[in-house]
Amino acid sequence: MNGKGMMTGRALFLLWLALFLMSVAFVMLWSRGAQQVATIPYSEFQELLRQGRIQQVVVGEHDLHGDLVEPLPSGARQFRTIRVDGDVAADLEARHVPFSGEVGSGGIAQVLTWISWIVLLSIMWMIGTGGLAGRAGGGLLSIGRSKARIFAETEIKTGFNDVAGVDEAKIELQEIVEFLKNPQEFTRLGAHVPKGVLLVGPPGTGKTLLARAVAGEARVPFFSTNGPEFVEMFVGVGAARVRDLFAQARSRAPAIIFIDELDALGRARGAYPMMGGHDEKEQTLNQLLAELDGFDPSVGLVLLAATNRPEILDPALLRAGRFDRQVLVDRPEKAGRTEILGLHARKVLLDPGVDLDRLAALTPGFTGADLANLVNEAAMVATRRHAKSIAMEDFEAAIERIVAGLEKKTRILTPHERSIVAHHEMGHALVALAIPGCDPVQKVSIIPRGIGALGYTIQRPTEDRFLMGRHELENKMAVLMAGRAAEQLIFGELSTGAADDLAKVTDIARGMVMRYGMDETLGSVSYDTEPGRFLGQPEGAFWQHRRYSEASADSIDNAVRGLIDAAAHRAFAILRQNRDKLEQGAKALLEKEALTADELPKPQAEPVKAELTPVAGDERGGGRRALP
Ligand SMILES: Nc1ncnc2c1ncn2[C@@H]1O[C@H](COP(=O)(O)OP(=O)(O)OP(=O)(O)O)[C@@H](O)[C@H]1O
Ligand SMILES: [Zn+2]
Repeated sequence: MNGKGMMTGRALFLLWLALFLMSVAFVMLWSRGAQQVATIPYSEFQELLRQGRIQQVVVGEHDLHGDLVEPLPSGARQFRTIRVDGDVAADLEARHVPFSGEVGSGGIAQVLTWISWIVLLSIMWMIGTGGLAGRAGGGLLSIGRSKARIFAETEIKTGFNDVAGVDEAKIELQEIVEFLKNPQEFTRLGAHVPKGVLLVGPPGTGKTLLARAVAGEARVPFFSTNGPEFVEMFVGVGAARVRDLFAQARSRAPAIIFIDELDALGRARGAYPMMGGHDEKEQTLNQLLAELDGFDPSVGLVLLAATNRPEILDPALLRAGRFDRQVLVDRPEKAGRTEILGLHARKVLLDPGVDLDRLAALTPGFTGADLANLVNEAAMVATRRHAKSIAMEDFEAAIERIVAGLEKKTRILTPHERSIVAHHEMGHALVALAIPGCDPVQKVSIIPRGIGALGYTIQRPTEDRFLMGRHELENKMAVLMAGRAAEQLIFGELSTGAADDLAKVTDIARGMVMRYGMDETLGSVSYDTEPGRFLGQPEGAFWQHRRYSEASADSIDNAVRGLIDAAAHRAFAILRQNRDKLEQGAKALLEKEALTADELPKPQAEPVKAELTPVAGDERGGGRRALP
C-alpha cells in the first residue's frame, strides 16, 4: 500500500520535472522572441523613418515601438526606442506611417514574460500541494487549500452490529464510544482517555470497518484519510495536510480522525533522497506528534489509525499520550467466521440448505474481507447457473476459487499440517499447565498470525517480573520445548515448525551458562563476549572478542546442550503422562481453532522431584543433572 504513495510521489515528481522543463523552454523561446525587438537610439529611429523603413508605430508615454518593413541586420523585425522630442505624431503623419497611442506601456513582451513566470510558479506550487492530477478533485483553481483526500462523513450508519468476529476489539473500543458521546463528563471525573488508538491486524480484518463503527455508534463525524496521502516530496506539504486534517476535525468535535496505513508515514524515510524526502517525512511525523500532544482531550477528538506493520512505526508514535493503546484485530476464528458469513449472507438469497457453520469450518485463515468476497463469489456462481438461490455447492465452488488465489498470498495448511500445529501448540499449553508455578495459559490458537507463526500459545505473567530464578528459567525452557516434544510423541517425527522455539530456548540456556553463572562446572564466571574495535578501522567495524579459552568454549556448548536436553526430556515426560489430554485438546483445537484457559484440558501436575529442591551446601540450587 505504501508503494502506492511512493508511486504517486514519483509520478508527481516526474510531472513536475516535465512541466518545469517545458516552462523553461517556453520562457527561453519567448525571450528569444523578445530579442527580435531591437532597442535603437532615437536618432536611428528618425533615420529609419526618413528612409521609409518603418511600417507602424505604437506611441507610448515615454517610448515608441513598432514594426519594421524589413528586418534589421541583427534579424530584429521590431524596434523600441525612448522618445526624445515632443512631436512624433506630426512626423509620422507626414510620412504616412500608421500609428496608435498607448498609456504607460512597459513593453508587451516583458509583461508577457512576467505572466508566464507567474503561471509557471503557481503550477509548481499547486503540484506541490497536490492540486493537480486530480488528487483532490479540487482542480486548478482552488489554490491555497490542502489537498490530502480527507473524507468527512457525518451520518455513519455502520455500527458494531455490522462488524463480527472481533469481540475483543469491540470491547476495547466501547470505551472510546462512551467518551465521544460525552467528552466533558468523562474528563470532568478525571478519567484517562487515549488520544490515539492503533488498530493492528492483517489486511481485510475489518479495521476500517471498526473505526467507522465507532463513529457510527458515537454519532460523531468521521474524518478519514490514508497514510500515503501525506507522503510528499515538498517539505512542509505533508505537515500542512496534517494540520489541516486536525483543524477540520477540531472544528466539528467531538469527532474521529481515522488514518489508514499509518505505517506509510513511518516507512517513507529515505524514499526521495534527492528531494529531501527525509526532512519532509520527519516534518510530517513531527506535525502529527505535535497535534496529538497539543489537543485538549476534553474537546472529544480521538485519532484512530490502522496498520498491519506496527513494528516499523516510529517509536515516538507509541509513547504515552499518543497512540498509547493498541487494539489487535486478528483473523477471525471459526465462530467469528460463522458470524461474519451470517452478516454478509443477509444481503443475498440463501438456499435453506446452506450450513454457515460448515462453511466456516472450510475457511480457516479467511479474513472478514475474504468472507465478504466469498458470499459475493458464491452469488455469482449461482447467477451463472440461473439458480433461484445460492446453494452449498455454489459456496464450495467459490471457496475453491478463492483458496487458489489465497494460497499465493498466505499459505493455507493441509489437514495434516494443521494437525501437527494443533498438537504442537497443545503441547506448549499442557506443559505450562502441568508445571506448578508457570505463567497461566490464556489462549491457544492455530490461526496463523503474521508471517511465519502457524499457531501461538499466550501465557500471561501474573505479575511484572524483574528477576527470575533458575527454576523459572528451567520451567520456561520446558514449556518452549513442549511443542516439539508433542510432535515427537504423536507423530514420531520432527518438523520445521519449532525453529523459533529452539532459538528462544538456546538464548535462555546460553544466558544461564554464560551470564548468570548457573552451571556448576563452569561456575560463577561471566563468559560474555565483548565487542572490540579494529584499530584504524572506521567506527562500527566490530568484532566479537571472546574472553575465554577454547576449553571453556567446549564446556559452554556442552552445558547449554545439557540444559536444553533436560528441558526436552522433561516436556516429553509430562506429555507422555498426559497423552490422552494432549490428543483430546488438539482435537478441540482443530475443531474450534482457538481455546481459552477454561476450555483447555487439565493435565496432571508434574510431580515435584526431590532432585529439583536445592541441595544443602549449594546455594545456587543444583539438580539439573538429575533430570531425566
Ligand atoms: N469483522 C468483519 N465483519 C464483517 N465484515 C467484515 C469484517 N472484516 C472485514 N469485513 C468486510 O471486508 C471489507 C473490508 O474490510 P476493511 O476495509 O475494514 O478491512 P481493513 O482491515 O481495514 O483492511 P486494510 O488493512 O486492507 O485496509 C469490509 O467492508 C467488510 O465488508
Ligand atoms: Zn512452538
